[in-house]
Amino acid sequence: MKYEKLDRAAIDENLAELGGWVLAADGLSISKTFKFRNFVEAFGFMAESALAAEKFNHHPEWFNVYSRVEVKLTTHDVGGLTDHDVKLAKAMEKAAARRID
Ligand SMILES: C[C@H](O)[C@H](O)[C@H]1CNC2=NC(N)=NC(=O)C2=N1
Repeated sequence: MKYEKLDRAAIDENLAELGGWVLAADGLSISKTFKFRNFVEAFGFMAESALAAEKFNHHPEWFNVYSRVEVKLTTHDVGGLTDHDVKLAKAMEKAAARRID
């Protein structure tokens, strides 16, 4: 699998399209906190995201308590952001159709 680092313009473009994702101060990762109605919906989101992640061979760093899931995406292999992060972020947006915020 080939990873190509996104430049700053490409990152900004993708963030604008995605909505709600924040670029880290070091520019190496993007994050978003998803909120759901309850744990079952949060876990449903995680289950669907996990399947997408496995399919893309690209895995999130995430933290869950009850109805909240904090997600951080980066491509460790290149030390920065790539199309893979954007692809997984898009899949997560689809999986999060039931979020509250
Ligand atoms: C060898 C393996 O394909 C790599 O380590 C993959 C696996 N999943 C990954 N997931 C994420 N988020 N970033 C990576 O750089 C990454 N690399």
